[in-house]
Amino acid sequence: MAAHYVVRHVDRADPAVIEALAAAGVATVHEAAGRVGLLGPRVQARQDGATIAGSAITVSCHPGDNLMIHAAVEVCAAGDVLVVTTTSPSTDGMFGDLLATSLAARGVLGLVIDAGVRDLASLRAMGFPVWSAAVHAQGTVKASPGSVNVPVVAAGQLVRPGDIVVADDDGVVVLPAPAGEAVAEAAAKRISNEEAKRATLASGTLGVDLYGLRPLLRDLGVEYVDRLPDR
Ligand SMILES: O=C([O-])CC(=O)C(=O)O
Ligand SMILES: [Mg+2]
Repeated sequence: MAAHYVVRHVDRADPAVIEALAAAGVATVHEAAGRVGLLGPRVQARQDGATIAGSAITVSCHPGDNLMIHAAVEVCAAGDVLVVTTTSPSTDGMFGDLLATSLAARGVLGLVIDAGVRDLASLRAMGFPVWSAAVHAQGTVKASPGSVNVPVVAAGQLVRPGDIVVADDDGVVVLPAPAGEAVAEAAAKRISNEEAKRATLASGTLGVDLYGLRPLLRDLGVEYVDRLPDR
């Protein structure tokens, strides 16, 4: 029989680094990290305007079974983000406002789940943000073993316990905790660089000029004409 574990200890990143990454947001963190770390786009924000960053508590569940989410609550600490996967694809609504209430009581910032959630109106009303692959009222059982705080793959992305998870309206990105500081520095540079670009673009300067793209377009054989030539 396969071994199943609930691992209690997680090495978490420096809260100041996590806070800096939250302020940068998903797109900037993903770019600053070298265009890595994104969960696939099926895991979407289920509310508007929530940004969180925290340490991953990972959960591997049997599809249609939320037993291990219940087991995970106890090992969560304030500032964590629960990341739930199933061992084969499932869209069942294995998480709702009762589990969210339990997690919120421990200071968990939000849920990332490569499966379904339900009770969406209540989750929104209570301000517990979720990123999920589906919204589906389908009920689940508590019957099968799984693991907490083992490496998992969520929407194509490896997530290890203690990874830094950043989630906002654009989706979810994860980073190994030791990479956090360097990525936060690179993100800060990108943010000030983008501020300058934003001001230039707002003044009407074109991207093709700002980025020097005219020679590239020419070299690629892109011709400017007033009308489409007869062929
Ligand atoms: O209880 C469940 O199975 C999931 C749910 O709806 C909740 O957490 O509120
Ligand atoms: Mg419910």
